[in-house]
Amino acid sequence: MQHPDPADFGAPGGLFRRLRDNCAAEWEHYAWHPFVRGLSDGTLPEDAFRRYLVQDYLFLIQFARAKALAVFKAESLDAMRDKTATIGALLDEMRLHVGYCAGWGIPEAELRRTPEAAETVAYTRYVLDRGFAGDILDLEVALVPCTVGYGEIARRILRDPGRLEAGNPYQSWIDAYAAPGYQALAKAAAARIDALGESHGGEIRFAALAATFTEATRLEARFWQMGLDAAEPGWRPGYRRDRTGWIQMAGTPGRPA
Ligand SMILES: Cc1ncc(C[n+]2csc(CCO)c2C)c(N)n1
Repeated sequence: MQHPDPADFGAPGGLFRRLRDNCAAEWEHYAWHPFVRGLSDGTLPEDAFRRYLVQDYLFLIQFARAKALAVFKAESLDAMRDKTATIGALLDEMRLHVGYCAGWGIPEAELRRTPEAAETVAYTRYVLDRGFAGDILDLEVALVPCTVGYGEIARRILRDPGRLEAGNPYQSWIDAYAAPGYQALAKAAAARIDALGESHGGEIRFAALAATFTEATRLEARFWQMGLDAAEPGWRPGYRRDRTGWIQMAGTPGRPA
């Protein structure tokens, strides 16, 4: 268990923190999943990361559709403008994602021809369904574990005593979400949930919103697990394979096996 983060997301008593605290066990499983710990200590099997990267590209396409739905559902012209700007940024980011995948030896043609995994379909269509059926708050609550979760995950990695700093193959991934620009975006997303909670009846709708938030959080953890399922069975954070089997790496102090 880590110490509280002084730069935590959302206001104390605000809707975002209430939703997160309401599913503390599910949130912990998502935000400190073995996949995340493997990114942090650098031992995540490459096959797991590659599976994740390809599916994440397909995920982002659906995420852009959900943001487009948020423009349609937006509560004000200002919100429509903000959302529209984030769609443009996301579509630009997807070009970076293609370049990043190429760096891992995954060509764009492979991204395009790979079918969506069941976990990708389940998560993205769940979010879209909450948006179709509900209002802007239902949709944003379904989206927020994704945006804020990655911000929190990057911060947890930076504070992890078992983190591999020099020569971590996943450092560029960590840097992307630890960057001030992304941290500000995640912070704004949590603040927006707090504000929509005030303006759109967060209190009286809490049970339904909490069900949506918890389900989206579970589906995020399933997304990590889908990546791990592509790796050779038996891996745990802190372990690498050699000819004789799984061996524990030195330099992961304070981490239970
Ligand atoms: C499964 C999955 N969950 C969350 C994110 C994070 N994320 C989703 S969209 C986006 C751009 C900003 O809105 C970011 C950072 C991801 N990439 N993949």
